Amino acid sequence: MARIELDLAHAYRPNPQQDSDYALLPLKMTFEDGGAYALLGPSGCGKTTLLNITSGLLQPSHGKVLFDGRDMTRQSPQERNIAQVFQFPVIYDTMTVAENLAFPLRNRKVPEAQIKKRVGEIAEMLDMSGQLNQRAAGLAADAKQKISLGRGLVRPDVAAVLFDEPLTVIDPHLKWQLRRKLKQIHHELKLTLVYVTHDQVEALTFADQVVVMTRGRAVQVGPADALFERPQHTFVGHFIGSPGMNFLHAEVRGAQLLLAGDEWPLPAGVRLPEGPLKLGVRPEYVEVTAPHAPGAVAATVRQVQDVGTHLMLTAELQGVPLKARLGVEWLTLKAGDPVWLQLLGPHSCFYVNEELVS
Ligand SMILES: Nc1ncnc2c1ncn2[C@@H]1O[C@H](COP(=O)(O)OP(=O)(O)OP(=O)(O)O)[C@@H](O)[C@H]1O
Repeated sequence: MARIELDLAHAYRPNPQQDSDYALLPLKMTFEDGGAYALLGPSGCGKTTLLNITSGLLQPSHGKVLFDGRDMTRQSPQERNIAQVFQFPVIYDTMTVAENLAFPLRNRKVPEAQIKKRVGEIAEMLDMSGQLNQRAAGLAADAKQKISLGRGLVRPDVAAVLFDEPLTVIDPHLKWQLRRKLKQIHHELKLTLVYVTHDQVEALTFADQVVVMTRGRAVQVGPADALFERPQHTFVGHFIGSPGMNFLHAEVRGAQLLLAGDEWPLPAGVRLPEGPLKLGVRPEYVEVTAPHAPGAVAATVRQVQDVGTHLMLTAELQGVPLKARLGVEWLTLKAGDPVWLQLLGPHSCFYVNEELVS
């Protein structure tokens, strides 16, 4: 296992001049030894570029990659001792499941008794013990991908295992099981794992630390609760959550907050710079209150969706749509009704230039 430090930027084109010339803007990041990380973000944000730089498939145009303090920037994946799992199965069809799983160990001349033991453990973790002697050729796509996962995890001495959207070919039901399984395997094997995905549920279930990326920038690295409670950037608020955070324009004047045509004293303990900013509030923390309650704003109901366990209210406040997750007792609300919403509270987040300031 290794502690991997990245201090780099990457442009695919020569002589980058402006931010948009970079696939990765300057970033400093550490994958701690034994940690489980997810690189999460929309298509084109730089996840695969970052993963390939970590593995050694790609060399950064600027900066360094250190493994346990040693400069590995110019080393290949083999020299870095990295295992990789890709989107599609990389296995030998003519071999059995056991032979496929054993392959990375045989390559490294691990003694047969140890190989047998490790292959048995990995097969058990992946629920493949009953298929060990079957030929890979006859297996379904998701079973083949499980073998690929197993081959990635089988060597205990790798610096890290890197996954690039490994559950793409897996059917949705099994996907859920495999995500939990990978998390469990991580706890048992304590390998350093880095996992690329554009699916927030996948990232949040699998990883201890999620790196949220947009347009070549890593805008926040943190555990699921921090990404939910204190998004450091409006992109994180918007991207994490279903639906994402609500944002409203507001302004600070002295100790007052101007919001939706009203003025409120700033919440206790909150210090904000004078001038325009954005208030961020999760739908989970918006409450319906009595008319004219302190801090409440008047909005109009646009839609109430019954989603079984709760209601999803879409309201409109001065032309801006607002989402609120409400209890089923609010099913009486109808499109066009006036509604008073409490937006300010301990969960309020404030943003200047898209960055969290309080
Ligand atoms: N070999 C390449 N040459 C030039 N530009 C590239 C190359 N590979 C990626 N890019 C560009 O770099 C940016 C980041 O791409 P990257 O593949 O790292 O993003 P991603 O987040 O992994 O996206 P996806 O989820 O679609 O794979 C994109 O603008 C992409 O077009």
